[in-house]
Amino acid sequence: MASTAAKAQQVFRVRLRGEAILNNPRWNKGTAFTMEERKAFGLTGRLPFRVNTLDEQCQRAYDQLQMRDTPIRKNSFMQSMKEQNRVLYFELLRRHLKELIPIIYTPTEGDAIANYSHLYRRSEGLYLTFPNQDSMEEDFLEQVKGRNVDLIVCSDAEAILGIGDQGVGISAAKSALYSLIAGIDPSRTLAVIFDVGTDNDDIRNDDLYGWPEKRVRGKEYDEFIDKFVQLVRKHLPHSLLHFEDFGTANAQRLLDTYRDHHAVFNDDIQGTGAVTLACIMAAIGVTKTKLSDQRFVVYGAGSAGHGITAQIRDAMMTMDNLSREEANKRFWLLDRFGLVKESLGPEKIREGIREFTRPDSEWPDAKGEVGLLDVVKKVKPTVLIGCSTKAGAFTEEVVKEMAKGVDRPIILPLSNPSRLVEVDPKDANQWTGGKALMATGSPFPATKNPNGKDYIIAECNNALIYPGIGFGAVISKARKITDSMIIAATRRLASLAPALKDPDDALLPDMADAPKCNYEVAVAVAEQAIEEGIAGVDWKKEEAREKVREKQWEPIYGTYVYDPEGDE
Ligand SMILES: NC(=O)C1=CN([C@@H]2O[C@H](COP(=O)(O)OP(=O)(O)OC[C@H]3O[C@@H](n4cnc5c(N)ncnc54)[C@H](O)[C@@H]3O)[C@@H](O)[C@H]2O)C=CC1
Ligand SMILES: CC(=O)C(=O)O
Ligand SMILES: [Mg+2]
Repeated sequence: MASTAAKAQQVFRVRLRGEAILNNPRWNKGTAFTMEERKAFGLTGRLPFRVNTLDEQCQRAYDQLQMRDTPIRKNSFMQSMKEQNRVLYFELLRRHLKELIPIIYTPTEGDAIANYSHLYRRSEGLYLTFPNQDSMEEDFLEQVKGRNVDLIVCSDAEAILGIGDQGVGISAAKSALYSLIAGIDPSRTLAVIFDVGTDNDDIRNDDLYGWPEKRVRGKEYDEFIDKFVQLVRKHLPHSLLHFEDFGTANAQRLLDTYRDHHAVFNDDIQGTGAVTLACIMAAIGVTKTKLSDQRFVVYGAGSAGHGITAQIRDAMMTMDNLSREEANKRFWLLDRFGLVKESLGPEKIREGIREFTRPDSEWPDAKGEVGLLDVVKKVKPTVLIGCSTKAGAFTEEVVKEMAKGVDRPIILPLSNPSRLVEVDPKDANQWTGGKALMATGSPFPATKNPNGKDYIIAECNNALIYPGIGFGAVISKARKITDSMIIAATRRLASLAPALKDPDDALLPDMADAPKCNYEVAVAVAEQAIEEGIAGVDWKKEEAREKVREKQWEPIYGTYVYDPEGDE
């Protein structure tokens, strides 16, 4: 088994020399190149004399990071480090995980993406622009030929981290989390940016912005994406293709189109559905109720809202033996037009969520749209979930009304970034006299319960589960990602919830424990893939634990030997 110590003994044969190796983030060690390596790679005249350990480099980099006084400056600093020295970047993150995830991911990454064209320094990943599609295969092969790529993260940036259409962004950040949290080798990943225009006028009219056209839609859009997916299927048939932050109109459709033909995964739908179900399983462990006892009000019926609803509904069917129709009746979805009910008509209810439409007969007094407060009054939900990007939508009146109808209201305001949260958990805690069981999408500080104890706000973010789902699929060479693999992941994560040991504790494990949780998730997913017979490996389910550990990439330098025929 490849332990960390064994990985540190690895010898790499490298053919880059001098400036070329210093400028290559995969191979650059900076001042950590040993004297022997400096001689062999032509570096003695390029580096200060003292050879540093990775530990010393991390300390220096951390001190430099602290000189940056705002999250966005810290984000830029981290981005530069990623472009210079990959091992140092990931090791620094690993050491300060909880502090730095919000810098390289939500909420700060959202601001960085909104300023993409202004913060841009260096090429990263594969950039595919709509008008250049004739050279798509050539551009694709330029980056993947001769490489073993296990994971591709792609995005068209229409629904970025709660801040909507940003034209380009996110794939590289999501991909970095796979390496940081699950241990996918970053040199076996590819971040893909689809630049298919933007309907964000500010961005499109910015002189520094990429392809300044309105978003391509309809047949042309589908053909562009299909051209790409077919290239993946042809050249990287065993890879996992992760879709991130696509607009509501495309996300589910693309997932449905490709899920039986390749290992594809939509994080906003499936990852968010899985982590939220795990959170709810922990919460009902505290309230000692069943999933099918709950009444769910889901506010914001886009990719996340739909994914969460479908995931919980499926779980009710398998765990509590409900029929699909019976399970669907436990949900009240609200979107821009209020409650999703019959009289809204098909043009206001997207196809995917139609099966959750409430009958008008249930609302005999409603004149027009039915708002959240009215729904809460009538339905008396036990669970209220927010994925609307509507800051403050869970008002004091709504939260207090909910608390009247249930002893321990489960309130999950999941919208990112922090400023768009449907309710600040501190307020919800106060309005419910400390009774609410809560989790949010971005990190929030603990709040004080009336008994003086801290209540830790769990971070119900798909980063607690998607890296493990993806790694489990990659490690088992799964041909597709099935619903049962996602349920296996959910159950494993839920089993690790602190609230199951102490009902006053957090509903989900701390982000600092994300690597441990995702390790467990990856094992569960690989085991399930093998059990279902869709894995492409010859080892047994019982070996999954060891195999996942063995294949995990760790930020360690290893020893380099100069070889003109070597790796790079
Ligand atoms: N915690 C987590 O892991 C995740 C959180 N999210 C967050 O959830 C939010 C939604 O994300 P997606 O579903 O991907 O976006 P989306 O754009 O697909 O969905 C948003 C939905 O909210 C609806 N909406 C907008 N304003 C509304 C209002 N005033 N009242 C009711 N509904 C309204 C929209 O019509 C749309 O259907 C974002 O803030 C995102 O960052 C998304 C994925 C994961
Ligand atoms: C976390 C995430 O995937 C989102 O906010 O879109
Ligand atoms: Mg997302």
